[in-house]
Amino acid sequence: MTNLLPQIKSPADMQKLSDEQLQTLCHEIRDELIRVLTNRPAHFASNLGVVELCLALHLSFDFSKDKDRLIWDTGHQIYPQKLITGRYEQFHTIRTKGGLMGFPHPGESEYDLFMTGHAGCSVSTASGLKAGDELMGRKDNHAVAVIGDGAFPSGIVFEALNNIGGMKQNTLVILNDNKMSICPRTGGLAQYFDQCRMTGLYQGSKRKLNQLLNNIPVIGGMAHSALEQFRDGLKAFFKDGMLFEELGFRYFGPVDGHDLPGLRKILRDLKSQEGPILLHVFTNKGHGVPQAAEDPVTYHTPPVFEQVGPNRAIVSFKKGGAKGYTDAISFALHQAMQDDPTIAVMTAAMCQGNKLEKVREDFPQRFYDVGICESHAVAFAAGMAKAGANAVVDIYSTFLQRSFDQIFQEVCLQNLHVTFLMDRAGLTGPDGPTHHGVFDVPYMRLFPNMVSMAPGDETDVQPMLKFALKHTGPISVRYPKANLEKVERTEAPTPIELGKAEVIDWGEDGCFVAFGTLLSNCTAAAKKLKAKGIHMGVINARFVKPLDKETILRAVETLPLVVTVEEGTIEGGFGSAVLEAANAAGLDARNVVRRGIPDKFIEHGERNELLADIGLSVDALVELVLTSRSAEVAKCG
Ligand SMILES: Cc1ncc(C[n+]2csc(CCOP(=O)(O)OP(=O)(O)O)c2C)c(N)n1
Ligand SMILES: CC(=O)[C@@H](O)[C@H](O)COP(=O)(O)O
Ligand SMILES: [Mg+2]
Repeated sequence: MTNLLPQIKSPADMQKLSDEQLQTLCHEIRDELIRVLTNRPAHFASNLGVVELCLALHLSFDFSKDKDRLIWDTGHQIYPQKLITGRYEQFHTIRTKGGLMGFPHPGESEYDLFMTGHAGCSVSTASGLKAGDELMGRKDNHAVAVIGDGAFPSGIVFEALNNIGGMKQNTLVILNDNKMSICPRTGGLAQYFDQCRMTGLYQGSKRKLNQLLNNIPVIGGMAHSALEQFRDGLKAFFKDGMLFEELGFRYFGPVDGHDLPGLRKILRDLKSQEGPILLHVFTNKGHGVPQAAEDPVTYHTPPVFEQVGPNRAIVSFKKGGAKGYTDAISFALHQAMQDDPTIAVMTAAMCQGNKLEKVREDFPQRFYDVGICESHAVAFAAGMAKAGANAVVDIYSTFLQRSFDQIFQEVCLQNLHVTFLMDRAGLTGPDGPTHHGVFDVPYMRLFPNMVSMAPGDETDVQPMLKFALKHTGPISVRYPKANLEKVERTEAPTPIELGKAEVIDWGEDGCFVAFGTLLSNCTAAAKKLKAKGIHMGVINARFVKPLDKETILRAVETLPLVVTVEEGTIEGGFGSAVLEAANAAGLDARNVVRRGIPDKFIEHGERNELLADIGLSVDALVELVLTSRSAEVAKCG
């Protein structure tokens, strides 16, 4: 039964609550998070872990419009903030079309400053906000970035720390250390953070040391430098926080991130400190729900809960859906790795999402989880390729945007054989605009040497991966977060051949040319049109680069209507490639109609709902053909 939470319309309403009531509020927030998961998949364990931290921050600072600034890195742990900043009533709509977003959204609240979902930029934007506020005369504003230990290794975080340390800027960076990324965190920093975990005794002596250091009076230059040497020596001895101290930050902690009164006290103290500060906070991912705390990987975004028992025990999940393209690719990759010992696979902290657990288990020497460091992953893969390995980079389309320059310089310019598996290429559904993978076709087809493919259906997946692994230069395969489908063919599928499309059916009244798995919508639309006496053919393009000019331009030249269909931006996408080729060949391409993602950011919602909205459902494709034909008839008549 919720009591306090509905009364919290803004963080100011929490100020009057006692410690005990705040504790109750934390319970109510956790119950509300469970309620969401009984309806739909959502980010869960990360949100459970930051409840006390979120309350402590909003109780200690004023993050209302143009006051103090708070950025949650990535933004997947924003739910508690939504609940205490006037969005409780709408909370049940989260991650549904037209409802609240599962990430920060400035359109929803003044407390959400940036719409984010990609990791690593919080420290930079918090620092920029601080600099901007100072420039605009709001010198007393505080700037706070909360960043997880998974996001922390991102290169850009160190660019920001370097800059802030150099500027000696008043910025508070809170490292939310729960020992987890989505999967267990990896790398040297993870080991370093572990070193910072100490016994209570050690913490006690460290606290005394900090007090001592801060209380030593500084008299003149000599005394100051002696103090600094003393401080440096002791810090080196105690080790924790040294990395940050060297970068110009004062390191505080580690502190217990579930001790709300303790957090409030330290935040109040830190508020009056000058200069860059790093506060190291320990939290448990999944705190308050036993299974989530024990298995934070599954509970990062768990399936919908079917039954929840007493004490928040998750008794069962609702049955999962069918197999998806990710399953098919990872299965094919695992098979290929059995035959070819030179194949090595890179993931940027998405082992679970990429379904690479079996690869990690069976080929640990050839599996690299480099952390949330997509640019590094690509440059690293380039190095491996140069050394002769068969390097595979398996990254979500949207996150691969981080590697644009490495794809250009380290891979394409060197013409190295790196295979890019671009997962989640297309509309990713409830995650929304930060996660839709809709820009990769233009950026991949930009670079000389790159070969760019998309399977039309399940049948294409394994042969396409085989083809990619045997290729000798940069090559990419894009596929969506969608269930596997097989389109009906009257003849056996043609083998994958560089720059060759597959003609599934050659129409008389026009044809659909699909790049990617919307092929199934095209075949379904063609079937419906056939029932109306209209013969639309279907071509499975397979390649955008090199484009099968022979086949596709023949369609442009000879058919009254050619509809290009893709789950990527219309601007610069597959359809644009067709128009460019037609133009270069001197063809009249006014019969080409392009369907894809229009030039706007697409909101969150179920993939099929979103596809229908933008004219990519089966019915919308049928409608498009019918209207194009009647417009043509009207013109001729
Ligand atoms: C650039 C980028 N790469 C990958 C991801 C996918 N991702 C989202 S949350 C997450 C783990 C983040 O771990 P951490 O920052 O420690 O937060 P926690 O979930 O542990 O609270 C990952 C890998 C992302 N959002 N952005
Ligand atoms: C916050 C984040 O970036 C990930 O948790 C992402 O939402 C995962 O997406 P999938 O659920 O498609 O793996
Ligand atoms: Mg973490």
